[in-house]
Amino acid sequence: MNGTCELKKRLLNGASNGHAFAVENETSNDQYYANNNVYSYEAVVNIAEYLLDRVPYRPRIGIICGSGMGSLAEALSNPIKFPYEDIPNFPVSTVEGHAGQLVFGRLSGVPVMCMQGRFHYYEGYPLWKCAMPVRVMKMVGVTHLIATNAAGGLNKTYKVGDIMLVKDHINMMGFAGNNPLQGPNEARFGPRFPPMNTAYDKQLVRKAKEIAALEGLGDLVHDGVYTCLGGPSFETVAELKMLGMLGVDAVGMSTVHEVITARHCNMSVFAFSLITNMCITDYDCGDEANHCEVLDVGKLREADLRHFVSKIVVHLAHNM
Ligand SMILES: O=P(O)(O)O[C@H]1O[C@H](CO)[C@@H](O)[C@H]1O
Ligand code: HPA
Repeated sequence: MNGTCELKKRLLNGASNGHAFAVENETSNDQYYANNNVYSYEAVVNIAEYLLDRVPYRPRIGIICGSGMGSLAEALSNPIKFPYEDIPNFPVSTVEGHAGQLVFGRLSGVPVMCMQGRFHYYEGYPLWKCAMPVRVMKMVGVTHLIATNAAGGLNKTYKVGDIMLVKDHINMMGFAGNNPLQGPNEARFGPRFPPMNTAYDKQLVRKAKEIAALEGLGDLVHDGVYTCLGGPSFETVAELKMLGMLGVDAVGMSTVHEVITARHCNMSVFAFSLITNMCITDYDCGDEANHCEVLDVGKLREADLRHFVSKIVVHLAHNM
């Protein structure tokens, strides 16, 4: 462990990619953090320090692997792996298809940090806890987040195996007052009221479409609106019909809380959904959504997704 000055320098560097936020509410928040078992700024810093002490570089790109998409992390060269249970104060993954480790390494030569396994609300974690690793990424020095997920396709023009670039989301859980930024604002991460109308980097969505076309994946790629429900039950026909009327193109149980947390601390966000199943909006259809199918489609698209993500990572590395 290096001295305190070095620690501050590293953390300031890590947090200096965005606005210089005023340090406010520092002490008044402490009581809330203690009473509610919330991660304080310092607790996130400690986790970042644990990682920085063991990784000889600072990736600027963070990747979150969706269900069945953990093989993205397996494409990294010279991986340095941190099982979640070994990282002090880290939650653990409980869902099949989420290995449960942070992996640092190089993707096509570019240093990245991957969450091979994310946290979902239905696992019993509050949203702030599900999204806490995004803040760790920020403290490590990540400026660009790539969030991937498996989702049900609601847009009838989609097919299983397609890729939907997320251009916007509907924060359904937020409508019910559940948001990862709930509680006192930690101004060292970001502002009390962060805007979300520019949540997804528009230019990157455009570029990703170009990349997909160049790489022969153009026919698979759409852009659309994602929504996250609490899960773990899949949706009823009536719920899906309602979501369709609201303009949702793909339905999942993740990502939105991560994106909100990333935008709060001024990270640039790119996200996509692998359409692993088509949402059932017909009462006469005997099929049922299931997690095995979700994992199987992830496996089927493994090579394409690795290729696609590595091209995006290279593009980002040349344009940050
Ligand atoms: O969003 P990810 O983690 O990719 O996983 C999706 O797949 C699972 C359901 O099969 C849910 O967890 C849903 O959110
Ligand atoms: N609904 C919700 N989450 C999902 C689905 C779905 O159909 N597919 C994969 N994750």
